[in-house]
Amino acid sequence: MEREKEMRPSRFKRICVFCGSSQGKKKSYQDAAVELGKELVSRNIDLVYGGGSVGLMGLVSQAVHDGGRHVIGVIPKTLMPREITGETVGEVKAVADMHQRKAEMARRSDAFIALPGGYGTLEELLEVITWAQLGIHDKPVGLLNVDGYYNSLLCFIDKAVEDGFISPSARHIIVLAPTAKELVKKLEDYFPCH
Ligand SMILES: CC(C)=CCNc1ncnc2c1ncn2[C@@H]1O[C@H](COP(=O)(O)O)[C@@H](O)[C@H]1O
Repeated sequence: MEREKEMRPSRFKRICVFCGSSQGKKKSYQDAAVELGKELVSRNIDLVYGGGSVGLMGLVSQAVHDGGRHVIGVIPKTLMPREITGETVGEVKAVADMHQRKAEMARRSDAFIALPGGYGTLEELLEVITWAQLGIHDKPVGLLNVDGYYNSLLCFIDKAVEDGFISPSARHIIVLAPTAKELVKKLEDYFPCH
């Protein structure tokens, strides 16, 4: 019983994490990546990510791998040289290009989480939100708003709702929380209603 409680079984087998290939300047971003990795481990969830050991991507994958869960990194052949993305822990799935990578990451996961990141992270996040909006998938999409990093993006999205470019129901596709623990809990409870 005690052991079961400790394991906190999840409805998700694998979660895809999008995050910076840089570490970011605040320690809170790096801590959040490690925290998220540990939270996945505590719920027996495996990781799907973009591969490599650079930036927050390296921190989250190392934490999941260290916790004994399966990690799969999906890397386009052009990014495979170690000097570009570093060493991938766990399994490596080589794909032809960035488009195939995103399709493969999405296909293999039951939910998505974005940590702080740059263009790549934003692009991956917005794509899975768009796909949810179009009904291409019904997997939950979580945004880990560490230290308010995404506040200005969220303001912009509210503006788009206000001005009639995003429907209020589609606004709710994004599941939002400031910590990994709260976010994964919310994703567990989430059912698509848009
Ligand atoms: C030459 C160079 C900048 C290499 C960076 N190396 C990378 N290695 C692995 N995945 C990446 C890389 N750059 C972007 N990505 C993809 O885009 C996201 C990170 O991009 P960004 O740092 O937020 O914008 C990741 O989730 C990943 O799937």
